[in-house]
Amino acid sequence: MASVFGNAITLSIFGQSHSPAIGCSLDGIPAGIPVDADELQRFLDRRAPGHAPTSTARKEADRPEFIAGITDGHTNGAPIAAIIRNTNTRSVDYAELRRIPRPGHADYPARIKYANNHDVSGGGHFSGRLTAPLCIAGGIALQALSLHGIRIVAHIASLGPEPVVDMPLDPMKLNEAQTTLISANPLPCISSMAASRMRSCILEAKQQMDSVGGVIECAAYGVPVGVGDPMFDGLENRIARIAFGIPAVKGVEFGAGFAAARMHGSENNDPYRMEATEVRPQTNNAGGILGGISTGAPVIWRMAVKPTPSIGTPQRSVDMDAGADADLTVRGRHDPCIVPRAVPVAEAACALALLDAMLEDGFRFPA
Ligand SMILES: Cc1cc2nc3c(=O)[nH]c(=O)nc-3n(C[C@H](O)[C@H](O)[C@H](O)COP(=O)(O)O)c2cc1C
Ligand SMILES: C=C(O[C@@H]1CC(C(=O)O)=C[C@@H](OP(=O)(O)O)[C@H]1O)C(=O)O
Repeated sequence: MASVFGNAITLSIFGQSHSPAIGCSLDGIPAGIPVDADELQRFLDRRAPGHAPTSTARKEADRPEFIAGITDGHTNGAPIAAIIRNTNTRSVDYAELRRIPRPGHADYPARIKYANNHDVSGGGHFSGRLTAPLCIAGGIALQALSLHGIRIVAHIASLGPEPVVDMPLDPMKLNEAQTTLISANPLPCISSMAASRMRSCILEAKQQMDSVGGVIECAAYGVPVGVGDPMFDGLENRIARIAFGIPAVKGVEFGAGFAAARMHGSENNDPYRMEATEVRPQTNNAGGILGGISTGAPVIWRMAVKPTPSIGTPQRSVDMDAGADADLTVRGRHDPCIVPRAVPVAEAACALALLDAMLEDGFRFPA
């Protein structure tokens, strides 16, 4: 297994859900970028497990320990390395799953690919827990991008059967009122009414030993025009590559996305106008990206997160040792819904993809 991302940066994520620690190394980050440890911790806290009834009961502090790359509150130019210790593991819950794979989790293909040598406990290296080190790297990337005035915001656009909230993130400019609304809700959603329905929907699924999925919308504001490349290293490619690295993400779309396929060109094209001396797209169906390159409009994208595979309802599976059908009731602690904790993970993924592209394009950090 190799879990590596980036062209100008190299992010490598290591560890398993129940190994002594998980962590990341992050190479290619320039020297002199201030890293505010308190801000980074607040960011990690938004993802950390065990702090809400809508989350898994596994409680982890998710405090990063920096081993290298940061001195006196700034990057020192050396590769960054950090770990988070796993403190609340309960591997007994997983004993049966090596034999009887969970439908929807990676147990079955992993057993075949790694000839049954893989770590099953807590989902091993496939676990959503590995998004904690992704958030360490992403948290540093967010702080680096802020030096160029870039702000990244995500929220829950829909959850389970809850329709898409009728107030999407502002596609044209950072809207501080919206970011306040998002952070005011225990579930990060612009609409407080929708947030409370979403919460009930998760708790209802939890009570029924089931799970729900949803869609996260993410916007990067202040991205300058001209970042990215055509064809294979476009901004869309980079964001999609890292977003699909987030366990349970099954779809990614940009701007109008799949809805663009149902529009006429006259409707979908974003017209231009001069604003003072600047060219400005007047709408943003492109999600701020044309030809893989940023247009100067906000980069807007969404990711579809599937319902958590580990559910308490009995499911049909097979006993791999006996070669026979078997029924499975998954035990242990699981998120009844992954979506709320994946919101900061979307922001982290977006920040890393943007930082990678900007460094490759010669943008200087610090600005
Ligand atoms: C933050 C986060 C938390 C997750 N929590 C769980 C969980 O508690 N139980 C579970 O079965 N899957 C959980 N997952 C999803 C699985 O790790 C994922 O579905 C599995 O590795 C298979 O990968 P795939 O769905 O991308 O194909 C979580 C994912 C994320 C991002
Ligand atoms: C611990 C986290 O999520 C875990 C993700 C996960 C999975 O299969 O993805 C399975 C569960 O692990 P455990 O059985 O050890 O409680 C979750 O708790 C985390 O995100 O930090």
